[in-house]
Amino acid sequence: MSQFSYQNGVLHAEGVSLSAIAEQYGTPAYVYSKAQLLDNFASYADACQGRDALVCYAMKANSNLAILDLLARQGAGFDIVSGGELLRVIAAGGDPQKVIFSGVGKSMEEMRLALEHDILCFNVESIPELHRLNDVAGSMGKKARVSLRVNPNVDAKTHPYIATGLKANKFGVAFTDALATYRAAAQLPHLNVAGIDCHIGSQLLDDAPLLEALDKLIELIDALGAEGIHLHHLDLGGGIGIDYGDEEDGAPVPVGDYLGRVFKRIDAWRAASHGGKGIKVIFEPGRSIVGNTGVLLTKVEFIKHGEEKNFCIVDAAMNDMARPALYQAWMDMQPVVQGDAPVGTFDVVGPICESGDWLARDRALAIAPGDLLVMKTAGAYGMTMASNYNTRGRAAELIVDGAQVHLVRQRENPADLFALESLIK
Ligand SMILES: Cc1ncc(COP(=O)(O)O)c(C=O)c1O
Ligand SMILES: N[C@@H](CCCC[NH3+])C(=O)O
Repeated sequence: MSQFSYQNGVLHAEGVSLSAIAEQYGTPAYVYSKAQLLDNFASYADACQGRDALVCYAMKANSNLAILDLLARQGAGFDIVSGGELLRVIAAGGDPQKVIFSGVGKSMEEMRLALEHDILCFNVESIPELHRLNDVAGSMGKKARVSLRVNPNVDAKTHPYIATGLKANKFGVAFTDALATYRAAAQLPHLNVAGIDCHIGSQLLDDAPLLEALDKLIELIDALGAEGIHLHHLDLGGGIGIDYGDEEDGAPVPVGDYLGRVFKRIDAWRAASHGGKGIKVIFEPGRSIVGNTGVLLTKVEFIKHGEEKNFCIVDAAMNDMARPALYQAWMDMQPVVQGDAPVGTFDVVGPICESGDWLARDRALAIAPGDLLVMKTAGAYGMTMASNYNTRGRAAELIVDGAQVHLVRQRENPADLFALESLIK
């Protein structure tokens, strides 16, 4: 059940009306529901009950410290992609020993930082990266735990910009090179070969490609075992999609069903061949943990009737939410106060000087200047991809918990945006 619902005609986050939030904190603002976040995490945690499994939340989806803290308290680990994200985990009280480090371009400084904090594992994506990590670990007198991100060449059937498991993508080690790369890694003195991972793409509605990737990883784990290379974990990445309300997309697979099928396959593998004995299973979900946890609250500034189109100009823009501009993503827009019949069909656009600055197109809406709108299902890849384009301060972030509202990130002030700049003397 969604924690965002109309009560007496006004959209609420849990027990608080979004009109009241806009009045007190202004717009644009990201508003998250704590109960929704905990529910989403529980759907993973419950399916992992009694299993040797770890859910490493992919914090690139939403890295607000308060969100990380809430998840850490539920036992989450974290999938990070930069040294900055590791510092966020630490600042939020997360456990670095439950952190896995993904990404194709880790710097030496980032490797050092992660080794100092003794993270669980580096998801290595290339041979040069293996050598760099071996050197850095050696210079610190340490051994780095590594997992190879294998590119299983599986079609995730998602938007080309968010598919990551095909031969043409920059990610991972080619499936056909994986064994040789493992052999090379096993020879490096400052590495400890610990796992295998893949991440084939994001916003997958069907889990069939993920299960196909799992089969390919199992095949590799068996081949490695036959050579005496035994792994500690198998990491299937993230990727489970969510319902954005776009009817053309259809419904995503429920998390519990997907995890159930993963564990069933792993059990069958163990029963048949004793393969993967004692192997831990790791997931790296991002969107499915935070996507439906948040909305972007915005105010209508003007209605403009153009020659071909009507525009609803709002105070949020592509700098606040880049998904439509970047992926032509369909995001649901709803009025905060339920109105009568729509007054027209509008493109919802922001104040930025780009034709690509749109949030929604061709929507039938009942709106007038001064009204509030929300972009629904905006909790993932919203604030984390926000920018300061046009010297716009990023939106405030709030978490609603029952009847309470917590401001978890203040609205940026324009002076903050140029505070690090200086004039030439
Ligand atoms: C390596 C890695 N793991 C996990 C994720 C999280 O993916 P999602 O938000 O689709 O669950 C991503 C982003 O797609 C990723 O690049
Ligand atoms: N940022 C993307 C997904 C990419 C995930 C990162 N690997 C989105 O908004 O859908």
